[in-house]
Amino acid sequence: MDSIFKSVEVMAEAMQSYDRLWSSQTQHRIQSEHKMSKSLKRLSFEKLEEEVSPAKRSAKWEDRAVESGSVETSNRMRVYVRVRPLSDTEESGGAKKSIDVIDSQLLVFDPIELDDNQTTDDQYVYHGKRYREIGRRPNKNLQFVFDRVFGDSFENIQIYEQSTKKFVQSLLNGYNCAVFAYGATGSGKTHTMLGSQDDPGVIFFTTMDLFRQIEDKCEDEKLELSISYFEIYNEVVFDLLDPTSGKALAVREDSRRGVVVNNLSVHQPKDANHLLEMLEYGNRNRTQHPTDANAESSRSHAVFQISLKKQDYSSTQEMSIQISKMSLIDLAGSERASTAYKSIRKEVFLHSIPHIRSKGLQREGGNINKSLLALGNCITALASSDPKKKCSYIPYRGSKLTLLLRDSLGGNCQTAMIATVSPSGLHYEETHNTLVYADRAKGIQLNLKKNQISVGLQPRNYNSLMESQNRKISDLSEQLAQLRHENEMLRSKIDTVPKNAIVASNDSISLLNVVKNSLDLLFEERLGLREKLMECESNLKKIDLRLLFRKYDIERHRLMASEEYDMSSITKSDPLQSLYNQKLHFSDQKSSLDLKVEENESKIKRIETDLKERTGDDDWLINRYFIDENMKTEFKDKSFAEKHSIEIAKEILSRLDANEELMTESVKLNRHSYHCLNGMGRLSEELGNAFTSLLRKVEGKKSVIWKDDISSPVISKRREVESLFALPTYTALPKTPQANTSRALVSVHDITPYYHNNITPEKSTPLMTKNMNSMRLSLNSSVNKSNTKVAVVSANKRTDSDHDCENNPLNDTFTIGDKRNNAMTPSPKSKPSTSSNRTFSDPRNRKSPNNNYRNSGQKGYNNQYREGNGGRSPATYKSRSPYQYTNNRYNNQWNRDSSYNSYQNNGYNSQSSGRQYGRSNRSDKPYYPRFRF
Ligand SMILES: Nc1ncnc2c1ncn2[C@@H]1O[C@H](COP(=O)(O)OP(=O)(O)OP(=O)(O)O)[C@@H](O)[C@H]1O
Repeated sequence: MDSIFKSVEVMAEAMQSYDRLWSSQTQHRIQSEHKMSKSLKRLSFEKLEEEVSPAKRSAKWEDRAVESGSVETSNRMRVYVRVRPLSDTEESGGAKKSIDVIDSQLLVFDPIELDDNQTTDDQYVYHGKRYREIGRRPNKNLQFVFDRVFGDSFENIQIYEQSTKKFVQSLLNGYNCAVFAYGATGSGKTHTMLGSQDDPGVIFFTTMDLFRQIEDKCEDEKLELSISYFEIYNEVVFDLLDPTSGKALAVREDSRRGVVVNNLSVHQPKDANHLLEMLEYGNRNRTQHPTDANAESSRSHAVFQISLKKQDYSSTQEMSIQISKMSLIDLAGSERASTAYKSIRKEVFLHSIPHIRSKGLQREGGNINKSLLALGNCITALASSDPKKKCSYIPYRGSKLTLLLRDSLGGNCQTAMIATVSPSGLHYEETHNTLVYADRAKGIQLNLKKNQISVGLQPRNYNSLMESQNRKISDLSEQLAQLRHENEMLRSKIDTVPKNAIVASNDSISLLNVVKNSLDLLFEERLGLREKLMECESNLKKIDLRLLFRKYDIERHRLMASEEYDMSSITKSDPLQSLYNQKLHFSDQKSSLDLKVEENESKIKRIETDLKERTGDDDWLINRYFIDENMKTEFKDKSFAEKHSIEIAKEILSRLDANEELMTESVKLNRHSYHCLNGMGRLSEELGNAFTSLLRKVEGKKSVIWKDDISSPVISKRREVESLFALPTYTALPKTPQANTSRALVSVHDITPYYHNNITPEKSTPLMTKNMNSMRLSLNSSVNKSNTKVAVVSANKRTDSDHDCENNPLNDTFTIGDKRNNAMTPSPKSKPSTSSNRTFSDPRNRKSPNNNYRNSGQKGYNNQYREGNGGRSPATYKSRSPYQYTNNRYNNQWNRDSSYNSYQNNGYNSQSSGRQYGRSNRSDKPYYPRFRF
């Protein structure tokens, strides 16, 4: 029985909860149906969908596009509406709400409210029929769609994130931007733009964001930020950051910079806090008076401007400068003078405030209205004008405000308007006017373009660039000194460990792995650094090539125009100037990379020396490891050198094309002149001979040039060009240690005491041990196969032209032995072993590809550069490798090695591609690709 009672109780409980659920659901459904029907009736959605949806859809699409980054900028003015919460006075006044925010883009002004009889405010029911109340204003029930509607629950930070944040990135990308708050007095413009200490506004968040982005900028960029802050009060411009002058500033139109305020103070804040202090200071200087609607009403239009200058050095072609400006504007209240000054007039009357003051206040209101009316006129004209027709007249000159906002409104500026409104019916007219204004502004089309110019640096800017570079260098030097100190400390620790403390133990392999890991990291770093360095060198070579071409152009110009090229007339757009600047930039970059490479090499060298001190010089495994790593480096360097050669060749080929065109034109002109003169019988014998010689050359007849005739312009020109193929870093490869193949057994020494002190053992893992063992096994097997002999090759260099002239069948000129049989310059064929003597003893031959750059720094263009650089050498191309050895030796040594053979099989044969882009196997000099010059 008990169990039956219990189950009945449970059933009853279940039924009760089911009932409760059902009734709450029904209630909920009834409520939502009621709400639905109410809002459906109120909004007459069918019509609304027809009218509003296309605009809404397009606005949404644009939002999505901007978010996804597919559209960088919108060419339409963005309009946002912010509805502030009711103030205490408005709430206690009990006036009806004039705004209903429907969703994030739609609001209804003066909505129709239905009462219980389902009639609107202006209707009444009589005998079951609806009648309009005569004398009652019908509800406007106007629907407005904007880019975003912010209801009264939105905070300033949210407004910033959804309206202005994207402009910060645009500013950094070189676009002008403007955000202005428009609305009736007391509607929340100042609250939105400036905010307060506890609730900062859009300007605060913008500046903070901007500084954050500036801090994150990359190394190749230089950003300069400056600000100014002014107000337009009574049609007069005052500097808010320099109020002591008390001067009214003139507004002037500049053909280059647009509309500018004369003598406006410009400040460069140190950091975000400094900037905010300035902003606060400016705000304190702003003109404010109490009005009916706002106890702290701003009676002026305040314009806060941030200018950003961005210099980008990342391109090898040219330096780009972007100058962009962001204006954040808090307009004065847009209201009727009668509304704002009602109580002030009363005060004037009661307290006998001097007549002149009351006049001043009236004039203030009049001027605010004048400028806002002018703004309205501009908005109307812009919204109705066709952006494609440039001639439509916009009355910007109607007021100072519109003149200053000219760029922001219809020009090259991304602009957003934040229209602020009060939801209270007390401000019915002002709110309606604001919404109509804002709605019109939506139609304004903007004309956006990036404010970027590509220029070279002016000499006067060298100082600032030098300063920043010097700062970087001193930072790096400090870091270097610190690292050196740390190294010294570590070394002293190492030295305390007895060298004979090496005893075999189980830990040895894993510890060796730890060392290997550190070395792996260092070698990886070396690969990256060398690549960067070679890229830098490659850029410098390309610049040298362009400078050389430019030199030829200038020479041609001199020959053609019979006048000297005026170097003093070089402008910033002259390619020569731009090339110098790039050279300066890359030279500095190279110096800092040189230091890093040197540091990395010395670290590797130190570990290598320490290891060898403890394991002996002939430890095959360790030697082998270093050889492999060096080989990897060389392989990568080789690939880069090849890429560089191709790029240089491309530049030369494009020059060749241009020369070809020029030649054809010249030949035509010569022929014409020759026939004219000949026809007239005025051809002199000298001219006739010159023409015949030219004809021979055109026909391709070859003339003889002695190969050691270094005074020959053909040889010297060729050398100049050839030297650009070689990269200094590539030609000074690190030394690969020799593998001792005579040792059959691989011994692993215990280095426990030393490494226990210095490296954390946790880093070693069984996997690493396994790797090390497998590496050892594979190397062992390759040792058995190989029979390495080290070939000793002279480290001395031959001159570049020797080899090239002997082998290049495409040359226009033949190079024949030593014309004068000079003892200092013997033929390499007859005396190969002394070729080095010739190279180093003959002063004419000292200009090898590697020191070519350094030598050329003594005169000509480089002299100019040195002057600009304060006499500093542009780049010290001396080899920084701690191991001085020759590449050829390396090749010979590894030619027989099995793993090197695999490279050969993959098409990197030292005889084929190695000879093409790297070095010849026969001598130590670089071998260059053959091209017709
Ligand atoms: N979104 C909001 N949330 C809370 N308070 C607000 C908001 N907007 C405005 N207020 C308050 O309303 C009052 C008037 O605002 P504010 O001074 O920003 O108006 P305004 O449009 O700048 O007026 P004026 O043109 O006269 O300078 C201030 O006390 C402000 O704190």
